[in-house]
Amino acid sequence: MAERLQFSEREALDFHEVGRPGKIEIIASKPMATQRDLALAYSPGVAVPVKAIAAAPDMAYDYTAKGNLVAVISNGTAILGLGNLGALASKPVMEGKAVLFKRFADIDSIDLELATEDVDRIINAVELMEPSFGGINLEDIKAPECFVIEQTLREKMNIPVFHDDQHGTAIISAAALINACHLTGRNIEDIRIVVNGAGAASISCTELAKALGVKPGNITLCDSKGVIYKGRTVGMNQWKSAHAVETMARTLAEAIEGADVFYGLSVAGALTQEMVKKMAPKPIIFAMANPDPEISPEDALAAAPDAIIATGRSDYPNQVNNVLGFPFIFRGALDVRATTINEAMKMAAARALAELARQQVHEDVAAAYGVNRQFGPQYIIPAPFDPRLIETVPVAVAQAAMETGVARKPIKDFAAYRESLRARLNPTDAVLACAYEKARANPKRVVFAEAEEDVALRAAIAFKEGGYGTPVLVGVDETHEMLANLGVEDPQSFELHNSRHSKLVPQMVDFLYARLQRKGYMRRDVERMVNRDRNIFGALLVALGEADVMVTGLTRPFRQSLIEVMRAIGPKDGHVPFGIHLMVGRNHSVFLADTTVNERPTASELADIATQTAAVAKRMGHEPRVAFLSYATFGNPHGKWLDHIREAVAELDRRGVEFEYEGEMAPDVALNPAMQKNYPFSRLSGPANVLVMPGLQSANISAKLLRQLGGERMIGPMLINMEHPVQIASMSSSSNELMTLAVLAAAGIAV
Ligand SMILES: NC(=O)C1=CN([C@@H]2O[C@H](COP(=O)(O)OP(=O)(O)OC[C@H]3O[C@@H](n4cnc5c(N)ncnc54)[C@H](OP(=O)(O)O)[C@@H]3O)[C@@H](O)[C@H]2O)C=CC1
Ligand SMILES: CC(=O)C(=O)O
Ligand SMILES: [Mg+2]
Repeated sequence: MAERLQFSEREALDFHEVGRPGKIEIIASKPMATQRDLALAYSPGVAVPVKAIAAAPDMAYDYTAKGNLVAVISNGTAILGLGNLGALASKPVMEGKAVLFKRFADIDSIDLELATEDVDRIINAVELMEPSFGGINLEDIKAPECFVIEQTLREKMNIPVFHDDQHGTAIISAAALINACHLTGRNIEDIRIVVNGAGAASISCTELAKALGVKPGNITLCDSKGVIYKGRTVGMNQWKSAHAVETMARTLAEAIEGADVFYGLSVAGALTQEMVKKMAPKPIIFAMANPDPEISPEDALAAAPDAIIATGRSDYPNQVNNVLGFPFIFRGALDVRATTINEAMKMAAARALAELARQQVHEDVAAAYGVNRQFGPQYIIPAPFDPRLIETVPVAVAQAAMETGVARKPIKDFAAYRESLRARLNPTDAVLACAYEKARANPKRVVFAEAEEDVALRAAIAFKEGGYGTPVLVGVDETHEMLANLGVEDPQSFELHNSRHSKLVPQMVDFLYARLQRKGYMRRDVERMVNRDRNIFGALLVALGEADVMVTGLTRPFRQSLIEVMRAIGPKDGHVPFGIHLMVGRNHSVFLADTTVNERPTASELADIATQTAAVAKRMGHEPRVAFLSYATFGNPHGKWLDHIREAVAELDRRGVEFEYEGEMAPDVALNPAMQKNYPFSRLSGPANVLVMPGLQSANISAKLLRQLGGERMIGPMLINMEHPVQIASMSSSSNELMTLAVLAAAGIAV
């Protein structure tokens, strides 16, 4: 099991506070720059869609954001497993749900916290919002009130109303149950389940399990008062009564005896190891309480090593969490303008999820996204970052909506729909997320060469706490004290190297002298370098196998750091080192190279840069389309600077590479499909995503201009083709940027 993801409370607060407080903002999707824009967007232009919608209400889906807008609504009465902490305190969770809608399914969403526990007032408030939204996601409203609220709203409203804690959880747990039964050779009809909790999530999970085929008499529910048995009168309601069973068991400890499955939808720590030991062989344990499960996987597996265990958390295998459902279920429902999310749609989502986990992961997808887990006890359910979710679950949901007659706008061409779903997400984000997972699964030793810099120390702390690997600090005697000042409780646990005291110095000097003695350096020059230069010292740690990766760059200009590093670590055999800046846009990414190293690359170097950048793009989930950029397009205007570019294209022709490439061309031709139509002979099948620049001047200027002006996210520069992974960040990097480079190198993506 990978090391657990850890962070301090301070980090969690900083995450929410730094920059713009909170996690969401609203941005305009239309230009708002000129008087004319304003006249169209607002008065008088806005009157035109107003009248159109008044005449034909469905036009609201065409002229407003309604069709892609979901309200996340809570009153904070059951915030995760934290209980009733009120509407205001629920806002971080609801903002979180809103950003998950965006992140995973490109659905715009806004959180609305209602400060009341009065069922009728909530119903009235939500009902009145129907014009604004394409769907309503109710969240963390406690049972039994949530049942009345959701049922009434479903009857009153003509858009999908979905209580996530009920149905989202039910769908995901059903998918996981199907697969866990499959793996343990159980028939769903025969299993016995104990559900701890009898609230929103539990009742709905129980109902869906029964719909899957579990016999009603084989499911026992427990709540805070114990087993829900026929005839019980204390703490009951009609939803609990509907699932009451004939049994002599009165406590969870009694009910769990011999059970095949445990569903925990209650509170942290409710399931003990003794109880696990009493379950059937190969028990299935879904401890779904958040943020802390009913039992930790470590404890559960210690009690029953053959158990299949899932939790609601992302830092253990098998995350059974409704995040896997609500974004994709709403995506499908919105896309067919469904009036509701019905049982068939929920079942379709559950089956699609279960099936996806059983599918062989394609080699390319596995390499790009790190989803190389094979169906088995540690992988019974897809991970939320699996890029196939967006093209699988919404399709199943939309199809079910159409088959059951609740789709107001049926999909005509499912192949085109799948394609449009794929295009909603930028694969880079999924790859980045998976790079972090990969790094955690195979933790590396990473040198942070500037460990007297706050930014480097913060990056190293986050790297360690995230479980991405072991930071190896090159610093000064005060470094441990600086870590303590940054809130680290056990600074001595950080490995610190200081050349003044390091036993490795003689070995380093020998190694470096052997490299440099015929390059004009005497032994005493080398001794000085090792003793005084943290980049050389850090690079030597990697060169001598004391660490796997190095990051630096905060304190010296790129070129200087590169020269220092390259004294100890050379380029990969037969290759030139070079730099890539990655621009991550909303739905696309563009790789720019060489932005840092080679001033006037030769034709063969350009060909190499193109090939290696295409490989990085592929590792990051993109089918590379390489454009060799110039001021000219296919010989127009002609000029003497074009020859080496043309020769690079010819070189790739000779090499017979397997990616698309073309050139020379201007950036507008490379990126704009309309311009590309003027060159029907071009071998690019669409806009380029790898831009190979003709020289360092244009490359570096473009990258830095884009970084300063672009508004897009920039990653890099990434240093490629070094003998050992080294990353030289830009001097203005944040700790997060430095850590991203460390992770990309550690995960074998930026190498
Ligand atoms: N992994 C996931 O995707 C999801 C997980 N959950 C988790 O499920 C839990 C419940 O959420 P939700 O259903 O929305 O909340 P509710 O408030 O609707 O229900 C909570 C239920 O837990 C029961 N309970 C409380 N303490 C205990 C205990 N010690 N032993 C047994 N039962 C107990 C309550 O009993 P009583 O009725 O007697 O008060 C109640 O039935 C939370 O931890 C939440 O994080 C929820 C949704 C999704
Ligand atoms: C995941 C979730 O919705 C909950 O724990 O309440
Ligand atoms: Mg919830």
